[in-house]
Amino acid sequence: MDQAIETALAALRTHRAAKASMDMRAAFAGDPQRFERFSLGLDDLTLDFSRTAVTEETIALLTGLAEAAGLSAAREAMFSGERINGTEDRAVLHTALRALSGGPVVEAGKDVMPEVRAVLEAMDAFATGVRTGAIRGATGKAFTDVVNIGIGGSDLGPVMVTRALAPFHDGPRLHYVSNIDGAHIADTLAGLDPETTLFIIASKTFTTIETMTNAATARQWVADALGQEATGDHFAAVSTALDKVSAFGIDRARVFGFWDWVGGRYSLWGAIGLPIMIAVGADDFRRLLAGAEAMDRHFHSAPPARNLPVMLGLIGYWHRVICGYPARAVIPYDQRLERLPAYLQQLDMESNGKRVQLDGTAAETPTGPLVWGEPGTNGQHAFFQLLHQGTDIIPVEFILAAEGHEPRLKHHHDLLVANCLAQAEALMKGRTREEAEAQLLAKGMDASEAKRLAPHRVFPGNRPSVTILHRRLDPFALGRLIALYEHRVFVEARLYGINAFDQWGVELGKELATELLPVVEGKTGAGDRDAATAGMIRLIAALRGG
Ligand SMILES: O=P(O)(O)OC[C@H]1O[C@](O)(CO)[C@@H](O)[C@@H]1O
Repeated sequence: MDQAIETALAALRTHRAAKASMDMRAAFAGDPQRFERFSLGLDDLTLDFSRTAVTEETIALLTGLAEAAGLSAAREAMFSGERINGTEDRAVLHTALRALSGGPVVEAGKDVMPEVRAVLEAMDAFATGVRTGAIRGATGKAFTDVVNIGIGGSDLGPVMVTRALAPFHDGPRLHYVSNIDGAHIADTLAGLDPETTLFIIASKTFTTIETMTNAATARQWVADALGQEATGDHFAAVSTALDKVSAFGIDRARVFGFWDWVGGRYSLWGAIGLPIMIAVGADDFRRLLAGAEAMDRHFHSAPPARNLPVMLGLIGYWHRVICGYPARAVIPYDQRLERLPAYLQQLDMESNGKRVQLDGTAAETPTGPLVWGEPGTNGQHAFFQLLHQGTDIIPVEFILAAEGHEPRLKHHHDLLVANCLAQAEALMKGRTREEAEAQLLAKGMDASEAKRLAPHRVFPGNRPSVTILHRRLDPFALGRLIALYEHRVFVEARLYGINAFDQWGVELGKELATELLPVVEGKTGAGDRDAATAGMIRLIAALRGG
């Protein structure tokens, strides 16, 4: 580990040891300005980290660590198209996909923006054609349903955004098929009419077995209903592998490209966003990009202590590495963000779930935490018990909009807001044994019974949470929120010293699945596979009556 980083880390650990017993309740009581001093704003967006056990000294030490780790230079390297993904020798330029109001973005000596704009225009023309009915199926009917077939980054972003932007959805119905499990495509196609269904095959590599298998099934479904020659009218593709798309038989005019400098989990901003554009239209899609671009500009230029993604990353690092918390929960108090936790699981865990540093040596600190969550208030009635009274401390990130989209249901939104604020307050304040006992006595319970039951009603409190508040979940706000999380992952990766842009950890399972398929099919024997795999193969064959 670099000497400057080691020193900064040691200082943080010493500081934590001295502050381990910091009581947030006392910190709030002693500082009426704590909320103002430990929250940051960007237009209508607020990042409140006042309910974490940090002081100004903590923030100074964390920003010192970021400096020692070369965060500013690394950020510059990303925005300027350097090949920072060293294990794949690639630039990382998803920010170029939304840099529509800026100047050139140069990768390998070439401005990529003309191509970015050209793809966006082509998407616009196609999406508009589908939405207006100018582009139709083989029998002349307009498309009522669009099925996106893709997985991972070719699915999670568009699924999450389509759901989030439901109030803006005025195009055909959208469906997403990702799983290799035939149940997924079977259940999706069951309700659809081949004459009015368009498929988008989304795969960066166009080799992913799940997507290729589902695509072949979809093509057969159209061919069976309308004839082989009709299939061309019912398919479009999104990929970086244009030759492979042609081999599948999709017309070049219906293929929307992107580039190897866009990672799968960072790709919703370009052609992978085609289903989003079909759902909400090109104008709202551009508003989504504009929101992300606004966050990019802020991340690129704001000083660390005023920079929202930097601060969210520093707080994440503080909890993961310095406090040793193994997980974080992301709880959107917004039903339409129900797929955000799943999206963030790929973004964060595929990026930062690494055990070696950039140079291949073992990571010297813990790296990315387990990320999970569900929308509030549903989560409250499921796992919040553990967040409040479990033996592990799990920092929570609440996401909240001041306004909903249903003015007539404002009383619902008021309840939603009250619940979100109440959970953050409960995690922080807790309830002492004395308070618990007094509450039971006040209800008329006798003293010995109150004593017996009080321990079960104690909340330790002092549990950290961050709250992200914006005015309303619209395309701009959503783009800005996603970009906030993208850059936070970048910040944390830099502090861990790892490459956030490869994903070798998904390969081994894929290779073994390929080897095991003929064994499962009964074409070859289990050979010298381990006894557990061989045993399961035998059982599966027996259960199938083989
Ligand atoms: O878009 P593709 O190439 O089909 O890949 C899908 C997903 O598979 C992965 O490579 C591994 O899960 C992801 O990074 C990617 O988003």
